[in-house]
Amino acid sequence: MKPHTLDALFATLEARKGADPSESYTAKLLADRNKIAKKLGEEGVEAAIEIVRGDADKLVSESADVLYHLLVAWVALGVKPDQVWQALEGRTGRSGIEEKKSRKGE
Ligand SMILES: N=c1c2ncn([C@@H]3O[C@H](COP(=O)(O)OP(=O)(O)OP(=O)(O)O)[C@@H](O)[C@H]3O)c2ncn1[C@@H]1O[C@H](COP(=O)(O)O)[C@@H](O)[C@H]1O
Repeated sequence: MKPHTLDALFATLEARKGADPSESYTAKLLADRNKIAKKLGEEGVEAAIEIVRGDADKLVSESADVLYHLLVAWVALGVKPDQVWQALEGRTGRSGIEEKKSRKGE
């Protein structure tokens, strides 16, 4: 089966560990966790701006930036995509409103 786009991207990014930072933007980010956090925050804000503007095309591009930087963060901290997929699957069928009520003991 063809790997999901995000799984394939993750494999590419993981292979960049130890690459030359002058040749790989991913390797440059992996050398500095603070930089990953900063870029992910910036890209999230840029996506939020396009949501407010209502520009779906730009949101597509900003979403790709957010996902790329999030996956770099997973590589940096040793998180595997399957862990996130499982966390999402564990929430399947449970409404966010119901989940929030159970956390607040309502
Ligand atoms: N999907 C991406 C991707 N999305 C965004 N970016 C980079 O993320 C950066 C986004 O930051 P900005 O737009 O703020 O650009 P900037 O101001 O130049 O960035 P900074 O100087 O602040 O670091 C740009 O340099 C983009 O090129 C990406 N870089 C790489 N990938 C993927 O990762 C693979 C490996 O990339 P390398 O590690 O560079 O070989 C590539 O083949 C792609 O598939």
